[in-house]
Amino acid sequence: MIAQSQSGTGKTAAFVTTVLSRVDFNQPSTPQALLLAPSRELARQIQGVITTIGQFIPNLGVAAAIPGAIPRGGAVDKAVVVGTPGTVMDLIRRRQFDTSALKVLVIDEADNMLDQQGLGEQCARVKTLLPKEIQILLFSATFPDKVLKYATSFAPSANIIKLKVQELTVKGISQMYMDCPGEADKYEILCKLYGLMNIGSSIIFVKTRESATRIQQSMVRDGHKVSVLHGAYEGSERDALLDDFRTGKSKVLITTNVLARGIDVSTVSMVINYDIPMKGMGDATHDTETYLHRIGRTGRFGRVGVSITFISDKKSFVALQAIAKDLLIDLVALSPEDWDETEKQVQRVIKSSRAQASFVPSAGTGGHE
Ligand SMILES: Nc1ncnc2c1ncn2[C@@H]1O[C@H](COP(=O)(O)OP(=O)(O)OP(=O)(O)O)[C@@H](O)[C@H]1O
Repeated sequence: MIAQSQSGTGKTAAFVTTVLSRVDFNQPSTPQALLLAPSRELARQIQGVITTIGQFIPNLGVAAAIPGAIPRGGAVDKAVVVGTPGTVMDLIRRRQFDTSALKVLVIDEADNMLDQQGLGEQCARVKTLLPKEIQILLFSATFPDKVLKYATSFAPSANIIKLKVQELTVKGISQMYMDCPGEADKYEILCKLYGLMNIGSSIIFVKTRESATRIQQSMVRDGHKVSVLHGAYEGSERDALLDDFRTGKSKVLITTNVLARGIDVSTVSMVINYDIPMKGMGDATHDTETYLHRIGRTGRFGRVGVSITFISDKKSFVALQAIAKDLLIDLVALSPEDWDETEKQVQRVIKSSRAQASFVPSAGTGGHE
């Protein structure tokens, strides 16, 4: 199956219930289902959902195949395995993970997992080491045409559930942009935004690890309480940072694309694209998919949220226009010159109730093609 549904609409529960229905729990130490995700954070999150949904299943064991979780020489001896492709690959190669009894392969964020260099190769290689008759489930909120074509050869004769372009955006997320005079003004505008407003939890996306750390350090120096998470941190540190954010111990998280996809923290009411997402050699083109996944960290399962994308020059302005065109949307303009109005616009959304979101997922609002 290849399945597409908007961010925050509950794809995890859909594939987890499928997985759990396929596993024979009389063989609790034989790996029977493998779920792949692009980041350790998402793999851990999915592991948590499996444990929650399967809490009444006796003998349910879920192994996390992420860096550092399974010691060298140790066997993967749980019925359900969820991990990142590189680590899964290593475990299979070192004969710690016997894949011969696997019945289901789930790839979450499948367009990213199959397309991206590195990840795509690893997923393809993992597949060659699995039983030929394995059932394949590919899930994502986005499936660009090019990847969908490849996905259909990765999962031949799959049932396909696909969204129309105009259904891609979640209506509960109010999409805005801030027209900053220049790159150098972005930091001050960011601080002003946080200084003025009382926002629940929020995520700030930047382009590089270095700028994430730099902005975090400056904000802390300027009296804001902000955490930073990116790929340069050790696994256990990353786990602790995200756990603190989930529990509300920290409320502002600066990060890179590593957390753009899948992460589900229902209290996030604002997402800031400090740097607009770009892709390709030298960041030549706008990245509509990443934009959609980033803003989808708010407005989860019928909640409301705000996304604010900073633009500061012609390139970022053109990129945002192109994203808006791809998604057939209009964005609300915010001005750094009129903070009263900006505050009003943002607070109006954040303070509005869940019921006011015009997209509330339910059995009847599939909106699929
Ligand atoms: N039937 C349900 N009733 C209430 N809440 C639900 C239901 N199904 C899922 N949820 C909640 O909805 C939230 C979003 O689910 P999930 O993380 O699976 O979204 P997703 O579709 O995978 O999004 P993304 O594309 O961003 O990964 C989760 O907090 C989950 O617990």
